[in-house]
Order: sequence, then structure tokens, then C-alpha cells
Amino acid sequence: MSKTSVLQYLDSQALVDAARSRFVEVVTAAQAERGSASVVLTGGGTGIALLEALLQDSGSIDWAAVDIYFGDERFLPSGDSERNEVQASEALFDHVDVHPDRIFRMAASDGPHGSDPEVAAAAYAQTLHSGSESEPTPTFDIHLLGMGGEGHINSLFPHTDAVREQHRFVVAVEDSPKPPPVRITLTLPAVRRAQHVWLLVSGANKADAVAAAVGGADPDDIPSAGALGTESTVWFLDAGAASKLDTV
Ligand SMILES: O=C(O)[C@H](O)[C@@H](O)[C@H](O)[C@H](O)COP(=O)(O)O
Repeated sequence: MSKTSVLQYLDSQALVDAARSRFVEVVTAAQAERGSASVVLTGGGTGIALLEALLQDSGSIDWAAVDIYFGDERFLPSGDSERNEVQASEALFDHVDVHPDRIFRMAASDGPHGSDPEVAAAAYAQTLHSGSESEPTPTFDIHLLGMGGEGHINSLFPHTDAVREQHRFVVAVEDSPKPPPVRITLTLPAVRRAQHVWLLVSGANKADAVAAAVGGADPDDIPSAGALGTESTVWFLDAGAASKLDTV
């Protein structure tokens, strides 16, 4: 039975530090057990701050034995500084011993699949399915998520086809309210393949959506309410993001 925990910290630095320690624990435990770990990264301020913080622990994790996926990507030309994978590279991959073949990036808009995000999304779905011979569909140890003020996670925005997707693991989004408009995203069925789903949320502007999601809102209204891990779902909140919890 999956367990949901809500952890509160004074500020976003404390939240990131706590997530960093737990990330190291989960990844090193998976590596001790199976020889490798599998994580899904997210874009946005808090998600990238965690990657930067992980540099402090670069000795404990064998980065060459981590399969790295992305929860969403901004469909822009390769090298664009707004791309999540570019930010993740600058924050972490450029500084640790990751295995280039184990970083599974979503395509760029000038990449091998062309400028059609639907084609690029389908290609990433193939990448997920071919991740492991023994596992016909992907599983992840940790799926990291940030959340927007209206409750979006990855590029799953309220009241959209993408958040309602029930079957496909990866879809294109062409009218994201958060710029840039064209994106590729893992869906809720894909997020729910992760053992541990961690939502890293900072700021009082997100407090209403946090309270609604933790209170069991409909994911169509508040997408983060549908992000559940098979073993655990953990909300890492700073004081601002947690400030409406008592009123639920
Ligand atoms: O590519 C993106 O923009 C994201 O993956 C998005 O889902 C992000 O995680 C949230 O919008 C939170 O972002 P902040 O932490 O910057 O608020």
C-alpha cells in the first residue's frame, strides 16, 4: 500500500538539503541491491536546485550506474538554455561521472525526430519501453516533480488532454500556459510507475494547490493530486508552500 508523507521545512534550502540526503539513500540502496538505479528528473527551480545540491554528495552515488530520464522537456532546439536537459547538464551531469548512454534525453525540436512534438513524444515512449530487457515497461526508483501554482506537474496542466491521458506514457503538449508552449511530458500513468514520487514545492503562491492535492483533489483540477508512487509519495514543502495545509 502506497504511503503519502508531508514533510515541512523552514525554507527552500532546507527542503532541498533534505531531499538530497534522501535521494542519496534511495539511489545507493538500489545500487547495492541491483547494481543500478533509475531516476526521473524534473525542470523548474527546485528540481534543478536539487541537482546542484547533489554535487555535494557526488562521492556516494555511482553516477555511471544511474539511468536518468526526464519527466518533461521544453521542445526547443538542442543546446537552448531553457531546455531541462541543458539545465540538468550544467547543474550536475557536467560535473559527475554519468554514463552518456544512460542519460535518456527527450528530443530537441531540431533533433533526429524533426519538429513534430508528437513524433518526438512517441520516440521517447519507445525509449522508455526499451530501457530494460527484463522489464517490458519502465519502472523508476524515484520520480522528482516540481509543481506550479495551479497544481501542474511535468507538463500536465489542469483540464487538458495530457493530464487525462490514461494509456500512453508520453505525450506532446502544444499549448502549455507556462512558456515555452510546446513540450513533451510523461503522463500520470508513467509517473505512477515510480516507486517513490517526490514533489519538491516551495513558495506561498503554491499553498492552495498543495492543500488541495494533499486533501485528495481530482487530478483533472489539480494534476499533482494524481502523482502517486507505488511505494511512497512524499511532499517536500517549505513553510510558504505548507501554509494552507491546516485549513484543509
Ligand atoms: O519544465 C518545467 O517547467 C517543469 O518540469 C515544471 O513542471 C516545473 O517543475 C514546475 O513548473 C515547477 O517549477 P518551479 O520549481 O520553477 O516553480
